[in-house]
Amino acid sequence: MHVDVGNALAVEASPGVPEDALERLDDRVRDAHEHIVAGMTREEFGYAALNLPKTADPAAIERAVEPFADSEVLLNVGIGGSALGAATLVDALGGDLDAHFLDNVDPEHVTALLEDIDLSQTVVHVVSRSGTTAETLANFLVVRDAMEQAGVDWTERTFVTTGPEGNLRDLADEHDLPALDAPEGVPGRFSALSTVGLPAAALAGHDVEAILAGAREGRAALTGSLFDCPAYAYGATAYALDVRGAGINAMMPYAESLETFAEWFAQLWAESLGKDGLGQTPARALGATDQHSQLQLYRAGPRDKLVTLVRAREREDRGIPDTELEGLDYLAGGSLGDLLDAEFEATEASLAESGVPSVRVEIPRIDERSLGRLLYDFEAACVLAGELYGVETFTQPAVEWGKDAARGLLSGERGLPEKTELVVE
Ligand SMILES: O=P(O)(O)OC[C@H]1O[C@](O)(CO)[C@@H](O)[C@@H]1O
Repeated sequence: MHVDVGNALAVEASPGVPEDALERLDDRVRDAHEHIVAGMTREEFGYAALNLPKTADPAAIERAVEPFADSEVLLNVGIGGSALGAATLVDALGGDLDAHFLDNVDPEHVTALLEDIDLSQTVVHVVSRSGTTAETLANFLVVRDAMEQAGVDWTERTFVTTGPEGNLRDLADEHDLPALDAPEGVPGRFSALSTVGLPAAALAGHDVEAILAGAREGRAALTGSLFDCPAYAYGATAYALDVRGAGINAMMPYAESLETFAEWFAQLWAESLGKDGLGQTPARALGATDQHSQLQLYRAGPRDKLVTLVRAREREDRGIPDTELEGLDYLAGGSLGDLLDAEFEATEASLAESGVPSVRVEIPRIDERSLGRLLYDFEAACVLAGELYGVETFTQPAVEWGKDAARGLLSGERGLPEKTELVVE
């Protein structure tokens, strides 16, 4: 992927990063890179994610999905990193598979979905690294019941990806379900390029090996300097802007098929960096659509934002027909792609003209290799940013309080745990 930070420099933007500051920051990037490589070498928790291009086993994934290759529908039951990597790949790469990502417990949505799909033609992939996530297990129990009601043998149409212990592992063992192992030492939000995110892509007919080849390119590009490593350039610049006041990062891909990528980025960035009072808030946006929505705030609102503009350099195009409509001759004879590119560049210029920092990220096209590289590079950018912030990049303790309290509310046990008492109050 190509990263251009020119419009984030202090000569262009405020907040902006002075070039001499970027030079000094590169010394810290080099030290951080050494720490990252040491963590990767030791397969340390979290850093192991950056080894996935080497440790992921495409053949095992292909074998696991082969029995379900005739399925018309995929129901991926998982939440957070157990959904978003797979959804990003499938939404970006398309294909004939009717893929649904059940990653919430909205009863109306679940009921409508289960009534809409043919469960006899559906493969269910239940994904949970811990194997205990309430939303995932609740949804699985509902899906299993719906399959039984429909006279479908759920054990014939379900496979799981999970860790070594937990309810999901027990279920797989009890019913002899095909089970893939969640990658050891890899937090969910970093597991797109593994048995967590890749089965959905394989079921959709995409080339898992090509996705991993792109990720391997990203691994090879991890030099020790932000000046020749796109991932580090992005992670270091986003960090440098945050500490100078750009506390919000609007991820704005100019492709409908990358909208879910912005959602995946939001979890990766927020759950990894949001610690100890630090962290940059990801905002999900979409170009060109949000030029008619959030751009007003980005350009004329508080000077607290970085806008990350992402596009593919090549794409299929579609011509705009000639028109008799007055004043639209600037469109006639052109194409929707021309218009999208013009809007991308005009938005970038508009932000620069107003001094709002932006970073341009370009990938060659939206295919397996480019997606594998994009996901890997943003994971590496996030790991680097975590080193620069000095936070625990790979944990997410702040999400546990609410989980415990919710369980307490539901269990209704007397003498509710203190947290639940607080919720009840
Ligand atoms: O894969 P699991 O263990 O079900 O976790 C799902 C998601 O929940 C979290 O653990 C947060 O609660 C995320 O980090 C993770 O991606």
